[in-house]
Amino acid sequence: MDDETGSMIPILEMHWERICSRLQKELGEVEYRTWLKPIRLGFSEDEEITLFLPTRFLRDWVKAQYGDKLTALWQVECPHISRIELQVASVSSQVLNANNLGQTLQESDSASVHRQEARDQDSGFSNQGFTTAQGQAAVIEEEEKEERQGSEFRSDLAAPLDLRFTFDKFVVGKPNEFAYACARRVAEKPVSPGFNPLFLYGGVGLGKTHLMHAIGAELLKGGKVSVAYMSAEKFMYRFIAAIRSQSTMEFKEHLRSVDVLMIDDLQFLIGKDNTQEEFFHTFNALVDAGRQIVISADKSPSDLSGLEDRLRTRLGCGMVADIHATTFELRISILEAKAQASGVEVPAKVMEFLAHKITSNIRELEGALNRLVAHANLFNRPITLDATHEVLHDMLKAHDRRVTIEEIQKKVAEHWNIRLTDMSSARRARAVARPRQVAMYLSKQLTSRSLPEIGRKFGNRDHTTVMHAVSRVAELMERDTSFAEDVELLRRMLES
Ligand SMILES: Nc1ncnc2c1ncn2[C@@H]1O[C@H](COP(=O)(O)OP(=O)(O)OP(=O)(O)O)[C@@H](O)[C@H]1O
Repeated sequence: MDDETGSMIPILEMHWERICSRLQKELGEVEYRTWLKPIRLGFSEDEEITLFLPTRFLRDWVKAQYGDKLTALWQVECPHISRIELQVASVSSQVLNANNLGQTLQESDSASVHRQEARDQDSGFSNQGFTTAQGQAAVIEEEEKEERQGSEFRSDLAAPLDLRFTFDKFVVGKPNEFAYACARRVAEKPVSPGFNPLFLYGGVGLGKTHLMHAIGAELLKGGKVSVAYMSAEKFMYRFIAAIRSQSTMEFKEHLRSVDVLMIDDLQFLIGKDNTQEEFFHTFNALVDAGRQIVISADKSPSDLSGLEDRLRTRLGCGMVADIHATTFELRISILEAKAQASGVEVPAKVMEFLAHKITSNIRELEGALNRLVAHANLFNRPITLDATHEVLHDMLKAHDRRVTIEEIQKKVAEHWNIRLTDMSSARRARAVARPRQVAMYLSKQLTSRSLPEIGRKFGNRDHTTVMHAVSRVAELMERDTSFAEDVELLRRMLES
C-alpha cells in the first residue's frame, strides 16, 4: 500500500479521470456507460491497482472484454502499474469520495473498504451504501477470510440492502401475489397481529430476497426504523466471530436492538445447532420486545426438518407465505418489465421463446435477458430470435431434450387454436390443414421418424402427403415472413 495516501489520492483520481475520458472517446458513450462507468476507483498497492464493480457479472464481463485495455491505459498513466485487480464490492461513490478516500486507502485490504463503509454508516441502514446480492456474496467471502485470519469482531452486523429490489420492481402474478401482499403489509405496518414473524418460502430464485429487501427499503423510507438484513449464513459467521473474539454480548445486544430483523435462507442453519440456539433466543427476545421478524427459506417451517422443533413451531406461528413456481404469464410479465427497464427493444417472439424455454427460475430468466441486452448494446445489433439462439447457446443447450410427434401436434394445435384431434382428422379446411402441415413439417425436422411413420401419426396418411406438407411449408416460409417466424418460434419452443 502506498503510504503517501494523502497526496496520492488526487493523483490517482486524476489518472483515473484521464483513463475514463479516453475510454469514453474510444468506445463511445453507450458502451462506456454500459460497462465502464460503474467502475469505482479503489486503491493502489505496489504494482497493482484495485478497481471495484458492483456485480459479479459486470466484474467478469469487464475483466474479459476490457481487462487488457484497462491495464494498458493504467500503464500509460503510471508505468509502474503492471496489474489491475477487479473486485466485486459495494463501494459507493459516497464512500470513496475525495474526502474519505484517504482513510480508505490507508486500510490494508479490500475487506477494510467494507469496514470503512460500515463505520461511516454506523448502525441501521438509513445511511448505508447499497450493494448487489453478488456484492454481498463477495463481502461474505471477505468476512470468512478475515475470520479465518482471526481478526477482531466487528460491530457492523447487517448486510446492505440492494436498491434494485423494491416493491415497484417486483412483478406480481398468481404465484407470488399472496407473498407480495404479506410483504407489503409488513412494510406498511410492522408487527401487525398475525404477521410476526413473516415467513416467506419458495424455490430458488423466485423472489424471496427481493421481497425482503423491498420491505427494508420501504421501511427505511419512513425513517426512524432500524432494519437489519442478513443471510442465515452470515448470521452464523458473525456469531462464530463473536464467540472467538469474546464479544457475544455485543453481538446479542446489537441484534436485539433493531426494530426489524430479516434473515434470508434460514435453511442454512439446519444442522448448525449452536447457531440455531442463538437464533432462537434472538428471535424470542425480539418478538417479546414487539419487534418485527421476517424470515425466508426454501421450505415451509414444518418441512424444515433438521431445525429444532421449538424453533420450527415459533417460525410458523405468524404468517407463512409460499411463493409458487412461476407461470408462463408471470415470466412474460417479468421479461416485459425488465426489457422495458433496459431500454432495449426485445421482440415479443423472443420473450415468448425465453419464457417457454427458461421455466425454473427468475434469476436464470433475468440472466438470459441481461445477456441478450448486453450483447445488443455492445455490438449495436437488434435482438432477434437468431441472435438469442447464438448468444444463449450454452444456456439453451442445457435445456435441450428430445421432442415427440405428440408434443409437436399439441404445441402446434395450441398455437393455432385448433383441436388436437384435427391433427389426425380428415378435415381439409385451411384453418386446420395448414397447422397440420406445419406439424408434419416440424415432425420431419425435429424427430428422426420416417415419412411413413409420421404419416401414420397423422391419421394414417400416406407418406406422399407428408412429403407434400414438408415442401409446401418450406415454400410458404420463403414467401411469408410472418408465417416463417411462427414456424421458427414453434420449432424453438419445441426444442426447449
Ligand atoms: N416477481 C418478480 N419480479 C421481478 N423480478 C423478480 C421477481 N422475482 C424474482 N425476481 C428477480 O429474480 C432474481 C432472483 O430473485 P431472489 O434473489 O429474490 O430469489 P430468491 O427466492 O431469494 O432466491 P434464493 O432461493 O436463491 O435465495 C432477482 O434479481 C429478483 O429481482
